[in-house]
Amino acid sequence: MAYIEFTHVTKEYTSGGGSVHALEDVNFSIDKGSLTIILGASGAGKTTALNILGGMDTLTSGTVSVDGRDISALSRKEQTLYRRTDIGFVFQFYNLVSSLTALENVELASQIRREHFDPQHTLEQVGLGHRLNNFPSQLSGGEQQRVAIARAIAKRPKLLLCDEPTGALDFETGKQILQLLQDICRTQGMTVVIITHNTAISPMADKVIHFRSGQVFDSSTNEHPMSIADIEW
Ligand SMILES: Nc1ncnc2c1ncn2[C@@H]1O[C@H](COP(=O)(O)OP(=O)(O)OP(=O)(O)O)[C@@H](O)[C@H]1O
Repeated sequence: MAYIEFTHVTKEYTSGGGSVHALEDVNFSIDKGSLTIILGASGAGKTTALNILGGMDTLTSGTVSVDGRDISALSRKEQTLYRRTDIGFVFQFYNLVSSLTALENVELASQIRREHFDPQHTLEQVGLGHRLNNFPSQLSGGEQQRVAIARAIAKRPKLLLCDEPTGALDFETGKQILQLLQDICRTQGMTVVIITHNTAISPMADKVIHFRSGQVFDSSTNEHPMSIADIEW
């Protein structure tokens, strides 16, 4: 059994008297310690799949298993615990607490788990050892995203889920963030999933899953993933 398995997953939203099939019979698997890129046009179902994987949303039918555990069958309380301990999220717009310093933002998240990484060391790892006491407003977009990544990984999650992590960044800064995510995957053996619109970065992934209209349209693996530094777009 793969580390992550989506099996016949369907998600239907009902609102305003109508219904939308955000996901329809979605099947895919992801290996432990791999980097996966999820591609697809707007509305294809990428965020819905990531939110289900992260315990932020429920599914209508099918099963989702992570590390041998059926997360689609969790109670609300178990789902909250799963989200807190097993999942690190990185969003497009960082979502840092503006009144806390970089270090305090990471400390806040790391307190969730006893077996967390040292917050200061984690910030040093993402290249921000010299900005520990700065507030988010004193940091560039790329630096804020580094804090957000440090915050997400400091609690040692099983999965690092990233929804358009470079969407608000310029080309060079975006490349540095992608390099950081690839390094985290390789050096810490963390399972990383990245949603993006940018098909050009596909060669950096171990696996590429392409969504279209709520379904997996294509799924492929790279035998030799490229370093982000060698990819041009
Ligand atoms: N809470 C909701 N209620 C109703 N419909 C929803 C809800 N969330 C998502 N949808 C619909 O489900 C479909 C898939 O949305 P989703 O956000 O997963 O797409 P996406 O591929 O992530 O798009 P984008 O790249 O624009 O973020 C869309 O048609 C969307 O309108």
